[in-house]
Amino acid sequence: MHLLVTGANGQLGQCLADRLSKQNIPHTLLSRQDADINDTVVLEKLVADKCVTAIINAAAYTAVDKAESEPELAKRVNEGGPMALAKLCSRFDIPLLHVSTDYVFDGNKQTPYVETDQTGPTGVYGQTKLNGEIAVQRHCRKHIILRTAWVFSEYGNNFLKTMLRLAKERDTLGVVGDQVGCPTYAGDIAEALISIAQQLHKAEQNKSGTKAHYGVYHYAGNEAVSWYRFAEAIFAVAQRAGILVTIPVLNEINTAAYPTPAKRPGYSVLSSAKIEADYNVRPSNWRVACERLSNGLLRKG
Ligand SMILES: NC(=O)C1=CN([C@@H]2O[C@H](COP(=O)(O)OP(=O)(O)OC[C@H]3O[C@@H](n4cnc5c(N)ncnc54)[C@H](OP(=O)(O)O)[C@@H]3O)[C@@H](O)[C@H]2O)C=CC1
Ligand SMILES: Cc1cn([C@H]2C[C@H](O)[C@@H](COP(=O)(O)OP(=O)(O)O[C@H]3O[C@@H](C)C(=O)[C@@H](O)[C@H]3O)O2)c(=O)[nH]c1=O
Repeated sequence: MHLLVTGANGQLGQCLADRLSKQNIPHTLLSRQDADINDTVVLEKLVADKCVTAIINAAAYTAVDKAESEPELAKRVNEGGPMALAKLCSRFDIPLLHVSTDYVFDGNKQTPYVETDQTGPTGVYGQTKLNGEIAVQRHCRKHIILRTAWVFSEYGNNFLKTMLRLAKERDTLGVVGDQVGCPTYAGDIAEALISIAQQLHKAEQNKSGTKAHYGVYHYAGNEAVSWYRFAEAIFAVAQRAGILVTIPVLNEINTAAYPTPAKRPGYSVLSSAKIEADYNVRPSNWRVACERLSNGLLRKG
């Protein structure tokens, strides 16, 4: 097995890199500086030279609000990139594990979204991610599209790190309470992807008892909360761990009181039941991950 990971400098990419190294799984990491995911010549040579057995695409344009004013760039990365990778994987007959988002949904449901639910993005980011999914489905039969949500980690930019930074700068914070979703630790997503890649590899080699299931999967946190409740949990854990001495007064506000260029879904809770059934992968326990980060990796930062 040899995995090619794109988006290696992103938060998911770095969590993948940590775990692949730790588990001694042969892999090649590709950051934007190494190659653009649209650069098929470079990618094709790499896949051939390294005998890559699957690609994990963790590269994306993830600036939700900025995407509203940069739709062409978002489209190039989130649609063009996955399409190029899907065609490449198809040519080499290897699986593509592509990561997508809860923002492909409109948020009008009131029970957890399953994989067959109607999509309906509310902004440019979600629309380009949905178009990326469609391109992957169209051009590569051996695909896993893993939709995840509200990703946080010790790396990069994410809501947890924003809250910890703002807590040091402000006495009062307003956070929206009418958008509900499932926080997901990037390290858990990385482990889920690696496990799926391993199971697919075994199935490809016809090892008994392992079946290759391709298609769309949801993978997210085990407990749904609003951003407000997520912030509350982050502050509580950070204070217990001694990262924050004082915490700001946290006010629950509604979406109208926090205007943003992109409209976000009001409810984007994902059901992780299908991935658990097909791949025996448990949803992310985000509270435990917050605790571990606060007591370990975030102390360094
Ligand atoms: N963050 C979140 O809350 C969520 C993320 N997701 C999805 O999870 C996946 C991983 O997200 P996350 O790790 O948070 O994202 P990040 O923004 O942290 O990382 C994305 C990486 O992609 C790289 N990249 C951007 N454009 C290109 C390009 N044209 N060619 C090659 N690399 C490129 C970026 O490079 P550079 O570092 O140089 O900018 C960056 O390192 C994405 O598919 C995202 O849509 C889904 C749900 C929630
Ligand atoms: C910083 C801040 C944000 N908010 C709100 C704005 C928004 O509605 C919500 C989340 O804000 P952020 O901009 O950090 O998160 P956002 O960029 O919307 O996060 C999304 O990223 C993409 C990549 C995804 O795929 C999604 O799953 C999701 O994780 O919190 C407040 O209410 N108060 C604040 O002080």
